[in-house]
Amino acid sequence: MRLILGSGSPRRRELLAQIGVVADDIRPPEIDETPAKGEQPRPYCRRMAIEKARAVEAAPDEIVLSADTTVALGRRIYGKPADAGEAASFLHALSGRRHRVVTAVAVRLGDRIWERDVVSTVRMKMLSNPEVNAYLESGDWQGKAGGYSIQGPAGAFIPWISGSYTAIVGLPLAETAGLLMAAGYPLYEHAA
Ligand SMILES: Cc1cn([C@H]2C[C@H](O)[C@@H](COP(=O)(O)OP(=O)(O)OP(=O)(O)O)O2)c(=O)[nH]c1=O
Repeated sequence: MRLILGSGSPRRRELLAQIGVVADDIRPPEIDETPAKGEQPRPYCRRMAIEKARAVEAAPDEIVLSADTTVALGRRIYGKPADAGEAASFLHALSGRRHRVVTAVAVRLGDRIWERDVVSTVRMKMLSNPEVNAYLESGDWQGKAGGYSIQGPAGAFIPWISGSYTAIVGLPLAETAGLLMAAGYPLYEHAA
């Protein structure tokens, strides 16, 4: 049984490697990530993960794994910032507050889809202008939901989380392992 990683995110590839899973192929999905009018963060994130899994071409016996990570401040959805200016405005909005990070995972085999989503809470300390500017200069914000990554230099801005660290980075490993096994992927069978 072949596994297709329907994600171009290097974080997701590394997180899978952490549980010994190496995809047979990587096929990054191309979808429109614009939220619908009035769409709430969690349903939006779920919809994105499922649309990504469906957008990836795969044979009937290939398992596709896709995911989406969305930062939510109240009802507001913060995706990947378009430029440094947008990253700066996200960071100023998140500064000194708690926000949620939603990660949804979708596993597809043919027409069948298994989905799980995980909501974590992240507290970001009050950020000074020098902190924001140094972080923007690092370039680490690029391609990251909410304009930061906990596993990068912005880890120094996060004194507290509640939830799943691996979900915040981009792929909740406990839920992902469960989904892969549900779809028939032989995750631990070699050890049986
Ligand atoms: C909040 C946060 C997000 N991120 C990253 C994970 C995701 O790669 C990215 C959110 O964008 P996504 O749209 O979820 O994923 P992607 O565009 O990187 O990859 P693909 O759609 O091909 O799977 O933000 C971190 O790496 N660390 C963090 O702390």
